[in-house]
Amino acid sequence: MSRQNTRGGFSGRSPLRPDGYYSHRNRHVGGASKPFSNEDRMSQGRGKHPHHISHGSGSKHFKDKPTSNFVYRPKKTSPDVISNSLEAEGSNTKHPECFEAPDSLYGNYDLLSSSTQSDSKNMHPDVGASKPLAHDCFRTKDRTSQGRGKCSHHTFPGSRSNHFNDKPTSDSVYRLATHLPVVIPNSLGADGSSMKQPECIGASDSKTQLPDVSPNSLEAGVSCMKQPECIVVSDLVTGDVSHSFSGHSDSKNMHLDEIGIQIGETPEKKEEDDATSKLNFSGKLKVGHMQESVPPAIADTKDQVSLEEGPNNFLSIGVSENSVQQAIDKPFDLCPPKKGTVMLNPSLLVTNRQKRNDLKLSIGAKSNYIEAWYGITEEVKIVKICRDLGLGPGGFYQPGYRDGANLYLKMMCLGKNWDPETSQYGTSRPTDGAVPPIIPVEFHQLVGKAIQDSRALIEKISTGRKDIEAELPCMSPDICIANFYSATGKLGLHQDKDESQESIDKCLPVVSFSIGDSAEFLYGDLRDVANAKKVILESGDVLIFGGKSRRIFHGVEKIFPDTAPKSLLEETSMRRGRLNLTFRQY
Ligand SMILES: O=C(O)CCC(=O)C(=O)O
Ligand SMILES: [Fe+2]
Repeated sequence: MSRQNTRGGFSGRSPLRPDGYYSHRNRHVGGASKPFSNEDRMSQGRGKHPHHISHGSGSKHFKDKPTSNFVYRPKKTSPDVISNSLEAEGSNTKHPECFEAPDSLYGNYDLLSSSTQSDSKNMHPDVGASKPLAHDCFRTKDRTSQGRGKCSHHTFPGSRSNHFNDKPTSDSVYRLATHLPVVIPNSLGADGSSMKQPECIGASDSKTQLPDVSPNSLEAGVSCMKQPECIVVSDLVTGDVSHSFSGHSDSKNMHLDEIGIQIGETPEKKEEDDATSKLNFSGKLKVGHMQESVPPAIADTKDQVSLEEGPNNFLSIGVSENSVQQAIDKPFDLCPPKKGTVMLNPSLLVTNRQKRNDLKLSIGAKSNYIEAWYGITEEVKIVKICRDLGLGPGGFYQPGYRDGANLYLKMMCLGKNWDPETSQYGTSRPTDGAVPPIIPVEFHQLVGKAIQDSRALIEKISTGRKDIEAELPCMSPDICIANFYSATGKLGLHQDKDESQESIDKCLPVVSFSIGDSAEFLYGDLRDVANAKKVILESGDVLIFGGKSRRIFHGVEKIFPDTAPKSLLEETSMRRGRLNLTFRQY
């Protein structure tokens, strides 16, 4: 039997320790056999995540529950839509101290220049009320365990979480949507689809520490840059801000069968760069139930060789090859040249898009469609930038471990390198000495916009609440970790906590962009997959977890193949799969 590994990885070789814990070196794929020790810095870092519930989990030591109260999901058809809506609402004048950045940072990029309209009326009904938060930001004493990507679904003695004074909670999740409604909780519960979720749960906590947003925070980025067009989503719930945030998720038990479905699937091996030749694959995708699992044709077997059912019905995936060096030798092309792919004409693209929407509509009783926060134009640019950077020094590679375990994704770090071996950030990549490319200014802009929009939303729905800095601190990213998930990619539950102690203590947000195929994103107070809440992140979605939710456990349970916007694929030749960018401030 093998076990799901850490941060998106799964291992068929994860040793079960005598005490019932798994080595956290077995974090994604092909886990190591090194027994875990409290001194092991690899423990539960980014991507490490055996999906079994721990005994003596660190969380049990929490005095307070961790919160995901600040998982924001701003959405809009395009940045300008938000701008216009904000101007009308006047919300963008609420935080003049935010987003002030050198004009030069804006350069001549136009990612945020498009003009659109915002329809905040379509916000989730649950948005609008606040729920008292129980605790302040975490103050970690042990930065080594349970870091980014390392996400054993159990905790280890001595893990970082053991030292938490507070326990994050997933009671509140904001899901800012504009233009179109987001999925309404309960609308998907009947069929067990993963769309059902606590869309708009919010909370405030007067006890939350006010982050010290110093001018220096702007030096590395523009996350708090001045953007007069910032958004305010009005009429979130027909203008009623008294709605109670829903802290409940009926999706907790969703997809439990999916795990079993995937067990035993052993996709045939394929070449990395032939994915686009199958762009027209029409898998029997069911958003709610991935009955078809991953078609052999699109499986990336570099990441998946052996699947076995692990404890608590979680998967482990063994890897038969250590592709680290191989990947380095052969750059991972996010957008490989097409080989005989039939191009879709615009009208057909529209049709396909509509079909996808219809699929969701058929699932959700309320017929809601999740609108992307940024538009296809931005997505295309992001992909192209990532593709170019990914082919150069420090570009995409197959991260892995000394023992041969591979992460269940391709990765590229910008700004600083995150080393899966040590769960630490550095100036270069140990595997090849490459220095990470800098974070493009366009990305800084988008991050700043996302934070600004989210803050505007918080203020909008949090009448009387002044502590916006505690709710969602400004952040100037100096780290961007780009992950590319193939159809079989995963990322186990983990906490992002390899950033500096100061960053963690200030609860500076992690801003996550999703592009390409949709993904089932798990999050929760604990490393508990079975009880984790779920949200489908689609292309164009932005998810932010900061403030008291900074330490939520989160991960990617699955990728929904063939769900990427066709227009995106058309314009970029992006591989099948999902590109995720997470921005942090060290
Ligand atoms: O892909 C995602 O949505 C999450 C990525 C993540 O959690 C990470 O890179 O630490
Ligand atoms: Fe993460």
